[in-house]
Amino acid sequence: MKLPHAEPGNRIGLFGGSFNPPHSGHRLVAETALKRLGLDQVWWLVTPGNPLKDPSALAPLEMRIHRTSALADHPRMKVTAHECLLGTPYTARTIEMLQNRHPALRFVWVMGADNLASFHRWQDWRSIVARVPVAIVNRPGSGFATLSSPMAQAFHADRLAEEDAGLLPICKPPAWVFLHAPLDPTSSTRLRQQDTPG
Ligand SMILES: Nc1ncnc2c1ncn2[C@@H]1O[C@H](COP(=O)(O)OP(=O)(O)OP(=O)(O)O)[C@@H](O)[C@H]1O
Ligand SMILES: O=C(O)c1ccc[n+]([C@@H]2O[C@H](COP(=O)([O-])O)[C@@H](O)[C@H]2O)c1
Repeated sequence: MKLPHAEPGNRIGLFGGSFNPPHSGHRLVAETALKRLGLDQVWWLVTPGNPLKDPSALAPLEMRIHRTSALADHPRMKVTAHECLLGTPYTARTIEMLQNRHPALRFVWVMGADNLASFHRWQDWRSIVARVPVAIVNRPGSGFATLSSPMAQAFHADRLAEEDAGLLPICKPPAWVFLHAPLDPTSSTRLRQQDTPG
């Protein structure tokens, strides 16, 4: 593990999501990353549309940003429309552009464990792991199986022990960690179903 010098104040977690709608599980992931990785900030990236999801049930971006801002009301969390402004729904492109714009910042990609299972279907997924450290937070129903996923297997040697999570933001990629936090069963799908009359 190569550990370059870390500037204080420059460790940023990037937490992308549909947030359709946002819920307590999202807040738990953001708080877990903030604390356990020793981040200075978490930027929530409200996607214009997950490229792998059916867009028909997606609420307008403005509404999702508004609701997410209420949930993420915290001095070290920022809710952004960066991907819409940058003109891409692809995480690899977003990270590349943010790194070009903010060369002094150290970004970490943050996601829930269900996304680890399908990560190898994302555009240029290996380049994401090559560019930024990745933190994965557990989720009910996404346990040990995700650790046999193509991403976990391909980068098996680059996984940090959970007790070293605080070092992740200053690790040279590839590097990733799997964080165990209290499990929250909430999902946007279930909340949308509860909202649907009949
Ligand atoms: N309950 C949860 N526990 C841990 N991680 C979660 C939880 N809910 C969502 N996440 C993570 O938060 C990010 C954004 O998730 P997303 O907005 O897709 O919510 P979702 O509940 O999975 O939505 P949907 O049910 O519509 O697929 C993803 O990285 C996802 O893995
Ligand atoms: O880049 C991709 O190909 C890609 C494919 C699937 C999901 N993502 C991103 O993963 C994040 C989580 O998406 P979601 O819908 O599970 O909340 C969000 O930022 C998406 O844009 C990105």
